[in-house]
Amino acid sequence: MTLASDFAGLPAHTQNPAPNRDFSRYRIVPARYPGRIIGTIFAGIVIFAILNSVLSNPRWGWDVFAEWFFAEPVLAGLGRTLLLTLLGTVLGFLLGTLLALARVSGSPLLASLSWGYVWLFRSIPLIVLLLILNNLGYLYSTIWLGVPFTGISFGSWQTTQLITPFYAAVLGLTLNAAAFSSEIVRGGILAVDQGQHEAAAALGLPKRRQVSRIVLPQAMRSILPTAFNEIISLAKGTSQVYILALPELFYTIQVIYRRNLEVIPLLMVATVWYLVILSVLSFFQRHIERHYARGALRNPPPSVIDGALRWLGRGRTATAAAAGPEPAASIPAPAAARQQAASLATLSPRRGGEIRISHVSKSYGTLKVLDDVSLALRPGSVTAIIGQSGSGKSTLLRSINHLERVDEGFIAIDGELIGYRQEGETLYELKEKDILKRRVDVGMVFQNFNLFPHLTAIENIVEAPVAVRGLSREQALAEARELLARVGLADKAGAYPRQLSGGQQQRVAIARALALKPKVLLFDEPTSALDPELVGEVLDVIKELARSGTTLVIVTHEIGFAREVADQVVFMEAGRILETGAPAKVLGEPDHPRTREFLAKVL
Ligand SMILES: Nc1ncnc2c1ncn2[C@@H]1O[C@H](COP(=O)(O)OP(=O)(O)OP(=O)(O)O)[C@@H](O)[C@H]1O
Repeated sequence: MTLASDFAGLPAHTQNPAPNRDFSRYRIVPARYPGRIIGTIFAGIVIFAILNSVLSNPRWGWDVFAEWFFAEPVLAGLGRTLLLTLLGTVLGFLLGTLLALARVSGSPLLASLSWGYVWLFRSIPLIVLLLILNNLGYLYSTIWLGVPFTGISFGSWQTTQLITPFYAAVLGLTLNAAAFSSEIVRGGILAVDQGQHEAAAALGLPKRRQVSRIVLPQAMRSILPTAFNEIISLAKGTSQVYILALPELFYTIQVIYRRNLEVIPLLMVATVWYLVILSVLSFFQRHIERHYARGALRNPPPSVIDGALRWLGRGRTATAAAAGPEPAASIPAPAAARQQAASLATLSPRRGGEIRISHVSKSYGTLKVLDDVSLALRPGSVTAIIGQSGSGKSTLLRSINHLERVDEGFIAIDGELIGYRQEGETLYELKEKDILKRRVDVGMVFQNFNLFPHLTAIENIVEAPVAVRGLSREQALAEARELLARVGLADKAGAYPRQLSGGQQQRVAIARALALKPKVLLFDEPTSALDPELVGEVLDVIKELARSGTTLVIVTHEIGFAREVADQVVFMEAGRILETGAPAKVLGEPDHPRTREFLAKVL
């Protein structure tokens, strides 16, 4: 029996399981979960029983509670608790962030000082610290400010007058919070991917901007949940300052119930006020976490307000909310005709730089990764570096913009040494700040794109021109729009990297590198993280760049592409250049047997 004849006796609508029917008119029955319904009813009964017992038992003293809840001394104590929490949080996290940055700074002295601080203040119980600070006047009767051993004095104060119980409390809470928050911030910084640090450095962003715009905003996602735990502990920890007889909320409550002996109702007053504080903090936590989650999720859930508006049927759509802010919306889009006419070539006004690599060597431990490498690249030329995995291609490329420091030899772009300043016969090693400035001439595109996930496509592009080239934001946005149009992504300006395909992300990364108008553009296997069908779109963009006059150096496994666009192909093995020359020669008739062997494997 054939399949057709199997269906022959069935009614017409069952013969074809999905004919062109209009399902929109069908009634939809939501899935039912009896277990959840039973659980909800059970929880409701338990909550009702507890509330009933709490409200009907006169010993809870709700009338006394109502009498004292808004009483003036209680509100004054609450105000002090809030002030102490605020000051402890702000000052503690400020000091904690500085300590965390010192710890990861790479300076052994700063790192040790930071470690020592955290070790000391995490060890001392808060109550002990508060008592020591309150008794500082016994140890030092006056506090003096001046330059030691010179007799220069700016003033001196009585310690007991300067460090009142309130200031002792603020100081104690700050010192204690700083020790814990420093570790929280450090944990967040360590959680940021190494590629993000490298991408920021490769764009030449000043160190401070790297931290404030790239590292800390991303670190915030890991920092916030634990930071709010710390703030909540601090809010409750303020109750320990009762030891200094400072009338904050808990101390005030104690004073009152010792007088009127209504212990439980007054403890409930304190409890409910602490609940209010924590609820407000949780509300802020939710919103701040949402803010720093920008770009972290492909489809972020709508905010409470968005959700409510959508529920009411007049809100923004989920996609619009997910796409996030459209920072360039106010910038007029360039005329479509102009977009068509111009090309990437016209957007790279700076002619290419000449690269000279001279006897460069580099080792990791005992492994020599670059071994006496010398190479000259003409301005505006396109060089493809090929070779087996581990042959040192990426290390050579990264050495060109000083992401790797070479052990021997020199690299120069247009006669200027990378990493050094020449004065006569002396070479002075450049400081990090000066190296970052020179990176403006060298753009880099990474294998894994390394876009900043918390910034939209256009924000990724404008970051460096504003910070490094000093462009106004409006001008940088206009240029970025134009660049996005050139790489075929005019409509993706407001999308976060996670909302883009791999090929689109890499094209944004190319636009980001081009925004600095570099003389030299380095590509580190720009297509190897892409699905085969996305490789073409990225290679097309690079091909167009190859005619722009910018010097391109491309580490690639795409031999066909190298043959098509490169002026020069370099074959590397075990840290050495075995062969270099025109693509037709190196790829067609290689001299070296190892090149022939490699090509036979990959072609
Ligand atoms: N930071 C590092 N510490 C120790 N060894 C390293 C480090 N970076 C690279 N290496 C080693 O140096 C060698 C060269 O690495 P490199 O990344 O330059 O190779 P490659 O030719 O680009 O390889 P691939 O094509 O797989 O990316 C490899 O053996 C690698 O394991």
